[in-house]
Amino acid sequence: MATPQMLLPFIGKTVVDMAEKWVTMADPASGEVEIDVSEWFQIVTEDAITRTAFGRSYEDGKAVFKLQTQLMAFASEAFRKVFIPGYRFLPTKKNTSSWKLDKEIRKNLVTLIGRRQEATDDERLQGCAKDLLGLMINASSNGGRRRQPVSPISVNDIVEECKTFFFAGKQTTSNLLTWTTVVLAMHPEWQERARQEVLEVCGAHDIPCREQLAKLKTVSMILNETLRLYPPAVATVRRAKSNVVLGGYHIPRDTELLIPIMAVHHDARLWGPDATQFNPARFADGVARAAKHPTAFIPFGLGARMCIGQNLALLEAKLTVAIILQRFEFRLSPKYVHAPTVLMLLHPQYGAPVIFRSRSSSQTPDHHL
Ligand code: HEM
Repeated sequence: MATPQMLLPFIGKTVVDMAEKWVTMADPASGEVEIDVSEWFQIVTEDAITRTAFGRSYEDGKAVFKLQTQLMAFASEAFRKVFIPGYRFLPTKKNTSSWKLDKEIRKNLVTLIGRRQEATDDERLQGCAKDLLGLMINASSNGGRRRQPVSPISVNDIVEECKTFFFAGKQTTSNLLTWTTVVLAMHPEWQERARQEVLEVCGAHDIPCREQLAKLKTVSMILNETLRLYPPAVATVRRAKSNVVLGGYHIPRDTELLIPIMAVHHDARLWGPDATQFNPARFADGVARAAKHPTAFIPFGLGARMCIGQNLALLEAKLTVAIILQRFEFRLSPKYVHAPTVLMLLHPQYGAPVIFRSRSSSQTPDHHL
């Protein structure tokens, strides 16, 4: 399968292309450009998740995910409105458009799956499928051949999994990147510390490789502290499988429990009196020692249903942050208003305008010699 490491050069290229576009957009007099990073980072994360899910059918996958972006826009609009039971079944203009989009996504995916199913035997001869879609198609036809029969995945399941991956993988990671850029713009001392680390380990120009990314300890600490203060998923849910006593409370079987990730991350009893402050140094001795309880840090959930995209998300975020630090110095735009708000995920309510200055434009020619 295409592992996160294998995707690195592709993701790196997408980030470098984005950075180069920012440079061309800069004001020639000041050398600066204002970018709403919350919009731009979605290009990077959409590309990464499309490659993971569709790999060799990248172009077809891109078309499907474009439709899904439109569908998500409808969903987040509905999320902002007052919930009226049954409203989603009414044939309003927006609902009708959503249903149409959903149908089109399904149709495109079913066609793509059909085409890939025909090619699956060749793929098996060459090794195994190189992307998530290939793995699912294999699982849908391999089930009966195993000694322990498992129920094969249906085409419908594959369609739903593709949709889940897109939602779970795109916005979450772009939110992490957005908040990381915002906090680094707010804390120039940490921005500079991280940049020095990146320049020392990866140099000033090349796309960092996996081994180099593994050495970026300060960048990891910053990403963790950002995930602590601004966890993209503010909560997760569990259903009690049996009657249980939790923290002195009797929880009857089948009760749904909300795990308030954000509240746990901001709890001064766990994190100390500076719980609401940005202090990446608390992660200097690793995640398990950052708080008074080893599992107080849960941006990706915990247990059997923990996020399966954690490694991909962190690698993608590290790579993107490293490439940006190599190329730019940045600060918050005066237009930025700090207003984290929950719209399914934790967003900056008024966007995240950040002013970037290319480092090569601020260096004297001597630096290049
Ligand atoms: C910074 C980025 C991300 C964050 C903060 C995040 C967070 C989470 C959280 C909190 C959960 C629920 C875990 C639980 O209830 O214990 C989850 C589940 C999940 N995530 Fe992520 N995620 C991120 C990126 C990704 C990516 C890149 C992918 C896809 C490659 C992905 C795919 C999934 C899937 C499929 C699940 C459901 C797992 C299951 O139910 O077994 N996530 N994620």
